[in-house]
Amino acid sequence: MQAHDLNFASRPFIPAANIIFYGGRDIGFSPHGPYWTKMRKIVAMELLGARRTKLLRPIMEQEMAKLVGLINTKPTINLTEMMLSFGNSITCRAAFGKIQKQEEVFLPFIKQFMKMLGGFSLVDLFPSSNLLRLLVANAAERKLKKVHSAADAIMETIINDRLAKRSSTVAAGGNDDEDLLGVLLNLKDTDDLGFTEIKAVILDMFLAGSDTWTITVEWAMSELMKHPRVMEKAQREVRKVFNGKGVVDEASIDRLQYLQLVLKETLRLHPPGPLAIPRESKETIVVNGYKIPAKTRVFVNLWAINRDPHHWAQPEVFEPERFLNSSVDFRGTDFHYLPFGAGRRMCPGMHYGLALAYLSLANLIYHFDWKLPHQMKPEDLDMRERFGIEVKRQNNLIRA
Ligand code: HEM
Repeated sequence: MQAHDLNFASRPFIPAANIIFYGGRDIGFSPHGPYWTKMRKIVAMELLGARRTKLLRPIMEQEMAKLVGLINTKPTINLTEMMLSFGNSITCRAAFGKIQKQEEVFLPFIKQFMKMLGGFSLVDLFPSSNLLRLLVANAAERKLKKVHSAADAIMETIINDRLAKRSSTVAAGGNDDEDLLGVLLNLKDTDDLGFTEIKAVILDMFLAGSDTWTITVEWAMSELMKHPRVMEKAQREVRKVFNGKGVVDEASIDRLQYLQLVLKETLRLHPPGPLAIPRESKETIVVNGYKIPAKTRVFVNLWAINRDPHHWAQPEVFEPERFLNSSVDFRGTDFHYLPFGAGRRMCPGMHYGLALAYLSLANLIYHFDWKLPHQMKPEDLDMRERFGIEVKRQNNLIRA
């Protein structure tokens, strides 16, 4: 990823992704080239940059207050489900500004796409088998196309509604730039973006931008409950920093230094995308004595890299202090710690995802005390993982 990044900067053809993202018109699955360069620049500058993350702060805080209120009123909560819907609400508001009926109907499609994208396809393993394609792929493809066409119709309605309202906003001297859809429509004329590209990018934001950080918060909560010493230390810090305020807001979040270590260690042990997004080699190349032909699909095992015993002492142990006074960071330059990947295709949503994860985690431990059920030992907490494009907990985290 350091020496050969350019040769591996492309993505392979993945049938499911090809259908979902309108034939590679998004950022995550489009091949390396001028189109990807243009779209990546738009996303990094206009949609996920520091300025936009700042503009999204009120949304994050309002949704967080709702979540805290919900946990307060319910005797039993399924934290996994709750975080998932919290993440989707934030993405929905960031993308469309509001959550109304059609936005609500749109969300279950995202769940289905994620499942279809993450499933191992026999056809991908045996690409030359026409029989397999006939038996397996065609049925799956038909199903996915049906789901995609329904999701597409909803996005069309959302866009058309916005276009109708936009003319009056603009006529009244306003700027329609408060959410991602508004920003993309503003770029439509100057950057030559079509509606297909806008829809593909919005899907990217939903598929890459919700589950990733909510899964991270869930794993962090699991590790904190498994390690009461760490929980106590993190909780003491957050309560000290925010005690005068009564709420956790973005303004002082940077002062939570121990919580930053907790998040770093969580991302080391539980990178939400353990195999990143597959890459493809452009030219034949020899790496460490292995010949990798052109157009080979390559997976980078971030999960294994983050636990490599050559670089990490007691790699399986959750120990946030290992990052104390250490310069090791997730910015893609320390090649033994890569939760966000590295190089040209590295995650452009890192700052946005981290801001949301910090805020959520700080709120959850500031407002509530979390303990294991009576008589349950920390070592008995189920930490098994569920296979998919993202690695979630196998069983939901429930507070009874
Ligand atoms: C904890 C949070 C997150 C983690 C750990 C994470 C991790 C990753 C990883 C490992 C990749 C693949 C990088 C590679 O191929 O080397 C990736 C790509 C990507 N991520 Fe994230 N991500 C997170 C949050 C987000 C958010 C919040 C967004 C958007 C709202 C986002 C958007 C993307 C996009 C668009 C790509 C594809 C980039 C490209 O192909 O050029 N991610 N992410």
